[in-house]
Amino acid sequence: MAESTIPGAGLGIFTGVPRHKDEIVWPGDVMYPVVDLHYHMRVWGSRHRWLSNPLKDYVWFGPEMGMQQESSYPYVSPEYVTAFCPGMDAAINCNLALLNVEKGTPNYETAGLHRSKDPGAGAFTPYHQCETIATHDIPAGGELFKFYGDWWFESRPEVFGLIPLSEDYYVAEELVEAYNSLITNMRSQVDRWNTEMSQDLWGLVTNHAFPSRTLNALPRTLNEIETVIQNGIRAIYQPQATRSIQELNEHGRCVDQMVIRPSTVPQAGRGAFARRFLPQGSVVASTPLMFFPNDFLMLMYEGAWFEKDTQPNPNKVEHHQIFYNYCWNHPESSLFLCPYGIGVNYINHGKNGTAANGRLQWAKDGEMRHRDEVLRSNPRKMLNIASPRLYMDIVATRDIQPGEEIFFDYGEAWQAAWDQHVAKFESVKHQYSPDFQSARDWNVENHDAILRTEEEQQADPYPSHFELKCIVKEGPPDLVAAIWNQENVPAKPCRIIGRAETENGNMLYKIVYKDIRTSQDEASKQTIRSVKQMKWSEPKWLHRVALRFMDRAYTNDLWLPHAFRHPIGIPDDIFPDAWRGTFFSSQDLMDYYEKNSYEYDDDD
Ligand SMILES: C[S@@+](CC[C@H](N)C(=O)[O-])C[C@H]1O[C@@H](n2cnc3c(N)ncnc32)[C@H](O)[C@@H]1O
Repeated sequence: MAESTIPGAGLGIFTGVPRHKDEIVWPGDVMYPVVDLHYHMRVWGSRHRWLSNPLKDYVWFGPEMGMQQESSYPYVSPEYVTAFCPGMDAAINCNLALLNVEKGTPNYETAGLHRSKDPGAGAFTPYHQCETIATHDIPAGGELFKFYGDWWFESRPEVFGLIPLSEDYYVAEELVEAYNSLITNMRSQVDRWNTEMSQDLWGLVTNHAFPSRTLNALPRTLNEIETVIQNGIRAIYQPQATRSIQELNEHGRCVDQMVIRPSTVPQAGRGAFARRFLPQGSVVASTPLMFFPNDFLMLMYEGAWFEKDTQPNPNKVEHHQIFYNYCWNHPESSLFLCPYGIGVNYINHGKNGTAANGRLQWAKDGEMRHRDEVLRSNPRKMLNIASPRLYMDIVATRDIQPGEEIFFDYGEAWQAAWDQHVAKFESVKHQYSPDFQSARDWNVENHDAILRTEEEQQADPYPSHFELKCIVKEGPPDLVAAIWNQENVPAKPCRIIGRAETENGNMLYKIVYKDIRTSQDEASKQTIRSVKQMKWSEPKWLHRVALRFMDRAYTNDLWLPHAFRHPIGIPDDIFPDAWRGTFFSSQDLMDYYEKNSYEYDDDD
């Protein structure tokens, strides 16, 4: 990680070794479902004025990350379930000329914990391992770039002006190819064709009177044209996006010191382990920090979570978003800092003096864009600053051997909260049957089991947390099966009203479904009311493979009422004195909210 090659883009990620197309560059960080943010944000303003999502630069449309079952209305506004991606994904910039990596979708995995016996169930995100994969060869020292979408640039004209969009580089490359064949042809026909004439001809193209994005993507000199002809248009931009290894070593941070595996700590889920020998005093991991005035984004209030037809109760916090467990704070202030360094969010708690082999330390002033000045200033000044330029290192407190798990101390308050949680769990665990099985797990074991019709279910119902979904698509079973593995599974709610066996022994199901739109674009056009009023379709026959159960919203381990939630403590000796005593009040947040909200109707 080092200063990006894009001016004004902050930090960026570089590769220290050459990467090849299709190589996995990083096996992936955690991902958090941010659920019903706008429902819970209603406590901060009117129902029809929504907070502009402060996480917006770091989130993806949740259903495309496999999170559609996290909200009751995943397809009403892309904001109802978003996938917040810290780590590599949050740190990679976008340079449309040199897109070279893309992200995969996360794995869903609960580390084998069961709600009837494990106090750690629901305490960490099940979504993780969201791979970063090279889409092109990348030279050593090259910055990584992924596609944010052309709209990201088009919607910020004051910052980016007429910068070329992804398509413009293809068109520019085609123009150069057309120009090259023209020149080759001319050379063969005109006796004394010379460089000046080539230059003039190219000038006719580039000195066009009307500015355009494509024009801005074109090479300027004959040398550059030659490079494009030989190696493609990326070759003329690559040098500006490459830093020397020496420069990266001197001014950047190595962020691949850790590998991710199941933790050695029972109940903790996954952990981060040393990839190589890490001597005492060296930087094990490091992270830029997002800044929030308090935990307002993480609070989930008592209310009609499922129906969303009444206002949440501002006086009763019922739960916390899972990313609360991954953010840092200090008892003498309401501030929250959320780390998004590579792998950092996997590091578990170990007490100082025993398990801890790392400690938190602010980066030096000027390093990694960190500014000491921020630590000395009043946090009120930072309210409207998205990126406050805070950077933290995790430094080895002793030699760490390859394969050892990395720990830092989350603080006494965290330890006390965890101990209390474990003790209390003994008195609540009897509420859960050891036979409880998520719909996800059930599907794996019962993928070809005969499903009961609605009539049969009256005598023998499925568990109440199961919700039947269908892929309503004509085509052979293989094609339908493949659709379940897509990023955005277009599954619709459905009911089984009949069943019949065909002559060749296949089982077909007669179903009705609700034709909810499932793409991001279409989702924003649906309202809760329109989805609620939607009629069931005419009956249709589907193969077994088109039907699956999903876990009903708010029934997976994350939403167990007692699931552990506690932020990580910032050590007292590094917490800035200037921040002590800063607590943002509701009124502060209402003011903040007024400045950062927009009109929106989700129900009309
Ligand atoms: C920052 S995350 C660490 C990564 C997490 N293990 C994962 O799999 O995503 C913090 C959460 O990990 C778990 N955890 C970390 N250290 C733990 C410990 N010593 N004992 C039990 N749980 C721990 C808790 O659920 C905690 O809320």
